[in-house]
Amino acid sequence: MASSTVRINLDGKPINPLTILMIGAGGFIGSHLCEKILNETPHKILALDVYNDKIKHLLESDSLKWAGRIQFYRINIKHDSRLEGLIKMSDLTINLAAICTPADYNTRPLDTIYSNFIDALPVVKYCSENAKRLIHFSTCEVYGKTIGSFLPKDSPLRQDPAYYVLKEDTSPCIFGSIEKQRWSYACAKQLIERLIYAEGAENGLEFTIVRPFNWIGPRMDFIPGVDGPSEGVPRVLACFSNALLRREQLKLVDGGVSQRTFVYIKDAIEAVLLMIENPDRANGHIFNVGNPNNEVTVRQLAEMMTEVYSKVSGEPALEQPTVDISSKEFYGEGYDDSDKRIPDMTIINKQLGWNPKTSLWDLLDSTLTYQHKTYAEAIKKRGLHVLARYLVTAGKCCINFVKRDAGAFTDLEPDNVGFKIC
Ligand SMILES: NC(=O)c1ccc[n+]([C@@H]2O[C@H](COP(=O)([O-])OP(=O)(O)OC[C@H]3O[C@@H](n4cnc5c(N)ncnc54)[C@H](O)[C@@H]3O)[C@@H](O)[C@H]2O)c1
Ligand SMILES: O=c1ccn([C@@H]2O[C@H](COP(=O)(O)OP(=O)(O)O[C@H]3OC[C@](O)(CO)[C@H]3O)[C@@H](O)[C@H]2O)c(=O)[nH]1
Repeated sequence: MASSTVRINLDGKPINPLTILMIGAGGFIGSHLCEKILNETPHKILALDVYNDKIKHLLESDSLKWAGRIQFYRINIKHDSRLEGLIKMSDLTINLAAICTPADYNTRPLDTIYSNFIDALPVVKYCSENAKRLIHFSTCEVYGKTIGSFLPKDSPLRQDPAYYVLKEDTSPCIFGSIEKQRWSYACAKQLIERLIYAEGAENGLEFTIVRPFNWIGPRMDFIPGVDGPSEGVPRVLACFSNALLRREQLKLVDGGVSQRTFVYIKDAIEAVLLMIENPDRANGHIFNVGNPNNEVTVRQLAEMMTEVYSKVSGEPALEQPTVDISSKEFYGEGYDDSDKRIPDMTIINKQLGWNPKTSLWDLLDSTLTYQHKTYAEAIKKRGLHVLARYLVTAGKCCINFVKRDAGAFTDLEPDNVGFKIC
């Protein structure tokens, strides 16, 4: 519940109610950020996105306690004249909009570059020209590969943090060759960071740049064939969740040797709220937001998710829960990878006093509980439905489709049909 008492920031200053334009509010991070702002602050949100499925629960009824503090605008910032007016109406713009799933970077490089650089240009321009504050979401991927990854495999220097800890104000950005179009995203994100930084240096734009280090949790991406395209390839959490839900093997790209640190979405949005409400401490800064204590290889992540899902679902794991697959087969030509992503936490600790709290096991427990509750039934029904169709077309048996409602047989969606084998 939004508090009615005057809230104060880290410097003891009163936090005045803000109007926040959130571009990309309908996404994974945006939906959690909207929830937190509406539940814990008096701020108003102008939620801008092409989709609103993940925030529908915040928009539905005027009876909601935050009614009137969130308005949704179905806008594509690629071409909408309303954008500048909305920026002018707001005290702060947060830009989350992006194509940010690696399966797109090497297969849709032009869309990826446009989305992460070209389409962000007017947002930066309007904020700068109208002296409006900007919080822009970049990515940990701007660091690319670690320096240590270029050392000989047996070099002891690979164990030296100087060769792998990623620090906002000193670490270089190291990408693969141009043919490795995976890096189209990271390079576009790097260039928009540089443009924002230059707008700050030359024109006084008040900006904060966020570099998320694999934030995960409920509502991340989609489950292919349920709430996303069957042929879609989401990020690893949803890929592995999909396999677990369907009792299929988890695919380990190039053996799952890459390493990642994962942070719980609920911890991460706490850091963003601190940035929103402490402009004197956040303006002009780039922040790593991650959890250096949650590092695993992708293989270890798969093993942990398998164990947690078995606990959550009550179903035994597969004999062989994982299978290796080449990146070429899984992602196609032009894929490349970050070897390791450990965030240096010095700057965010100093400026905002923020640290993540949730262990990887606990965040996977709450996330997979959500996934199982949300998707298991739907997937089971679709599975039976597909089986029924197969049996009927294969002439194996006749099946009486028992319609649950009076609709025509054309809408044989799993949710409204049961069947019995005669
Ligand atoms: N989730 C993470 O761990 C992570 C890690 C690194 C960087 N990021 C960055 O954080 C931001 C948000 O990521 P997310 O995980 O919430 O992704 P997401 O895909 O769930 O959300 C992005 C949202 O932006 C919207 N969008 C994209 N293009 C748009 C356009 N032209 N006009 C209007 N809306 C548009 C999409 O509809 C989507 O709802 C992105 O910029 C991403 O690069 C996220
Ligand atoms: O089925 C799968 C899917 C993926 N992998 C491997 O897991 C690693 C992580 O992949 P993913 O979560 O898709 O994305 P990345 O961490 O590589 O990059 C993202 O992080 C930040 C962001 O900017 C936005 O979220 C995005 O670029 C990776 O090694 C995959 O190959 C797998 O083995 N099996």
